[in-house]
Amino acid sequence: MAQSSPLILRLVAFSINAANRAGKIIRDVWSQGELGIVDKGKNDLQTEADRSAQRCIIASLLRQFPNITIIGEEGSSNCEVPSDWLVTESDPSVLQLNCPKEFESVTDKEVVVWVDPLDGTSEYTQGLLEHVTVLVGIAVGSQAVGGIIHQPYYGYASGAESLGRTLWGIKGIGVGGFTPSIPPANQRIIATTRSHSNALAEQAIEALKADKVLCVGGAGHKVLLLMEGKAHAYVFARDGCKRWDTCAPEAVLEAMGGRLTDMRGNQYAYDHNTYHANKGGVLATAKGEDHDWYIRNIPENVRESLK
Ligand SMILES: O=P(O)(O)O[C@H]1[C@H](O)[C@@H](O)[C@H](OP(=O)(O)O)[C@@H](O)[C@H]1O
Ligand SMILES: [Mg+2]
Ligand SMILES: [Mg+2]
Ligand SMILES: [Mg+2]
Repeated sequence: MAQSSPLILRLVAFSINAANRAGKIIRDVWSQGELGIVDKGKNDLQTEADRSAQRCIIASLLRQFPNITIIGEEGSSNCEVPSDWLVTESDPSVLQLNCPKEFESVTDKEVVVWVDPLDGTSEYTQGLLEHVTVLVGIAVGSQAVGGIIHQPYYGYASGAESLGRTLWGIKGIGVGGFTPSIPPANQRIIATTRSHSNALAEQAIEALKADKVLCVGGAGHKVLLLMEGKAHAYVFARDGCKRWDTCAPEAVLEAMGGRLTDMRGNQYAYDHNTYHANKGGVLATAKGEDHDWYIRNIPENVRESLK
């Protein structure tokens, strides 16, 4: 790895390859058919793919960056992994980028990497494979700065021979791995949960008078719909989402001009002392300038209940 590149670029470049490797593990577990499903709580599944993908990403990252803080959804994991899970190379194109001045001298101690090794676990167990993503978010201080969103099953629906793609973004630089699209003008398409709704979450969706509501799985997948111009906003007016669900999507979305906050418009903090639960819900918009409209139109009782 080019040690001369700033840390933030080295982390993103390396995490792109680590997320790709984790995606292959997710496909392998699925095709072997032994999912090893455990329910961690209520409607909160974990599979062998979640566990193995996390071990791959964390063991690989720790070999290269032993002094950073890493927080993974599946808790502390055994870092003894098969040698072919250990990623050693980085994406060379990201290492060549010009780093924004403010991130040039970021040190290990300021960095927290938030890992969601498999986002959309419930959908994975149901065979809704295109809802699955691998999320690696890189925070500096309390700010989400870099993000990697890997889709292990990109191309599955169209029968592509080779599956998967990896999107990334860095604030102040931009995005890569895909071409951003703007959602259609004069329409309001909202993405929301398909499996974790409640009365307040429904009230928020109703108040926004959408032309279309897309009920889909995965926090990463919902933000992807905004990035691809398929939805204008992602609205989830309840608790349940966690920092590892939003760190990477927030960084990529904001690097292309969108916004991700709680339902009151406050940004989540991603430093190592922060809470893990996104208790204020999730509001993400493809065009950041639309964000305030959504906040104003969310009923006050909903906003008040999500403090
Ligand atoms: O990584 P997992 O546990 O699959 O992440 C969850 C999110 O925490 C949860 O918010 C999402 O809920 P909805 O799809 O109901 O919005 C869930 O899909 C998973 O992404
Ligand atoms: Mg989970
Ligand atoms: Mg998740
Ligand atoms: Mg997960």
